[in-house]
Amino acid sequence: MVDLCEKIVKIVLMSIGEGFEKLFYDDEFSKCHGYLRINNYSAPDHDDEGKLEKVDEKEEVEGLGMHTDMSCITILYQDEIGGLQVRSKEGKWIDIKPSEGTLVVNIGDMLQAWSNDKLRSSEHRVVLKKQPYYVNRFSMAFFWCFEDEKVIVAPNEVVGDGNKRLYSPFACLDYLKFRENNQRGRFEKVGFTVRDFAGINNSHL
Ligand SMILES: O=C(O)CCC(=O)C(=O)O
Ligand SMILES: [Fe+2]
Repeated sequence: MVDLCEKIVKIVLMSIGEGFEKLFYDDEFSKCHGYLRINNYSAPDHDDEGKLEKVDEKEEVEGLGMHTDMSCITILYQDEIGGLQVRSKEGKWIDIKPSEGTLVVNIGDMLQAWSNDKLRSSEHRVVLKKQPYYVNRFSMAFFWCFEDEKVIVAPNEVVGDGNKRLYSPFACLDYLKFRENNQRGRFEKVGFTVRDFAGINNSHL
């Protein structure tokens, strides 16, 4: 996983500037660390015997509310039940269908801030469709993050001549605390992204 994250971060850096992976990887990303979270979603609205109370398979229940990940990147595995959705720039929800042998990669908030919004932290959620039988949904997310004490400052080369630096330098831990304090339940509330933390409005995204 660590090797995979390193490779993906380097490719992402290449995508925002020629030679950026050579210029920035060692200095900025070599102290990144990862952690794995296993998510277990119970099936919506089944009775004690596991039967669906009212069968309406079209009905959807939010399993995990819209949020952004606090990582640089996240590598995600979802099982065959599906339900992951990503929000487009226009605000449309797009199904990310499970496909055997594939993983999903999300850009997270830390890389959004570091790249001065050249990279966009994906807004995503999980919706569970009611099934006629009881079945749990599993997913595994590996979050690849800057070290807590790192102060994120978008480098001049990344910001580019004539562009404004959008984020004042901030320590990762301060952002993590900001999100923790605002979490009700888990990620149920959207709006608590790195742009809110920095006091930037979202109109241009
Ligand atoms: O369960 C999923 O597919 C998504 C999980 C997720 O977004 C997260 O753990 O941050
Ligand atoms: Fe997530």
